[in-house]
Amino acid sequence: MSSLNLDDFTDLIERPDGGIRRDAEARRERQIVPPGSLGRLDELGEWLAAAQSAVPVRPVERPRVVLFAGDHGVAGLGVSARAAGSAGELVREVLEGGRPVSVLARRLGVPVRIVDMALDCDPEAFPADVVRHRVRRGSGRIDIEDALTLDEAEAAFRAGVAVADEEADSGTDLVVLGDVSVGGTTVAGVLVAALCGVDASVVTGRGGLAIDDLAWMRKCAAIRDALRRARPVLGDQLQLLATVGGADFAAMTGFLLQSAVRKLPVVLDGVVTAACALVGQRIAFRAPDWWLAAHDSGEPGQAKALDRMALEPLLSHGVTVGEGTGGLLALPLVQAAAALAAELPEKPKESEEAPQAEEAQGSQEPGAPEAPGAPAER
Ligand SMILES: O=C(O)c1ccc[n+]([C@@H]2O[C@H](COP(=O)([O-])O)[C@@H](O)[C@H]2O)c1
Ligand SMILES: Cc1cc2nc[nH]c2cc1C
Repeated sequence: MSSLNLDDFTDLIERPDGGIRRDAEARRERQIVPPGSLGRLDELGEWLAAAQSAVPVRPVERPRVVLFAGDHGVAGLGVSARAAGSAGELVREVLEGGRPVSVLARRLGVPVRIVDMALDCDPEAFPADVVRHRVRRGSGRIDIEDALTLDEAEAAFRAGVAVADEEADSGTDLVVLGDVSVGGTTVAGVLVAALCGVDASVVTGRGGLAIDDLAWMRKCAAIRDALRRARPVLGDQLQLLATVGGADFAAMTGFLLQSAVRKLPVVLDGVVTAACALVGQRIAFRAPDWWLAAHDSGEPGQAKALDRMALEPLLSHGVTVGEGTGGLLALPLVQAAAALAAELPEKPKESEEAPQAEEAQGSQEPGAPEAPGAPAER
């Protein structure tokens, strides 16, 4: 296996096509309702057109939810309202169709793919395609030990790259990225605080099932301790993911970067995907152009990370369950934006010329030639 050079991503990732974006804006100006009157759907349609390199923008027809799953040793500290090592149960429920993301995905007709990177359960419990990429059973307790060895971090990152390639190769045209990770909001808080240079208290939220004040204090202390371990390795993102991340985080970072290489737009869900995106931005500064922040999940670390990437969440509806749920709720808006950009009719030529004729009239002597409505040219 050749050694992984993260710097390569800087060159491999291009910006979405600026010329196409201007074409999309120009097309939008010709449509029957004024640009801006569709609010954020206007910029959303133009962003998607640029990402696809297509005007008119194509409909999003083959979206997919991709969830990376893992347990985190730090959950054993009582920083999560879920039992340490219980992410596998959530994965089983997602697969059985009983989680919120399963319900919405069914309703929207979107397939859900789950990738087990480090669940702390018997791998036999799941289909082979779910566990294929697992690098270990649970990631380490990051307040006192590394989450992963450097080799494991590299294997996990490569798995994420491979999954992005599989999705791009199979014709997926948009990914909603999410996580199933008990203890994940603590890990995400560490990465965001480390990369933004803020204290633990700034990024410590209440997690998946809201924790009480005592648990919040334990979470804050765990983030503070892990931050001490993160600081010496801040300049090396793979080492950072090995030290205070986890296998699911390393995989999502690889997934996000390779999706940008492949020009596959990705909708981010909550604080975990935002933290991975932030690590990805450190590796390749153009990459966030390919990502859309679906919603504000309320975790303070998410807001901090999105702000750093200049990504503005589309929705704010208080969805904190994770698992891609908030991200999936943004999909109908993306599809609406694409449909409006492609299908709203253009203004008829006449009404396009009328304002010009009026302007010309105002600045000219009365009796100037060309009555309104007269053909300006032939
Ligand atoms: O999306 C978020 O920002 C978010 C906020 C709180 C919780 N979650 C989900 O809840 C799980 C982790 O919660 P916790 O409290 O164990 O760190 C994980 O599956 C996340 O996707 C997600
Ligand atoms: C308008 C817009 C700008 C962006 N920049 C990076 N991701 C983005 C997503 C959208 C939708």
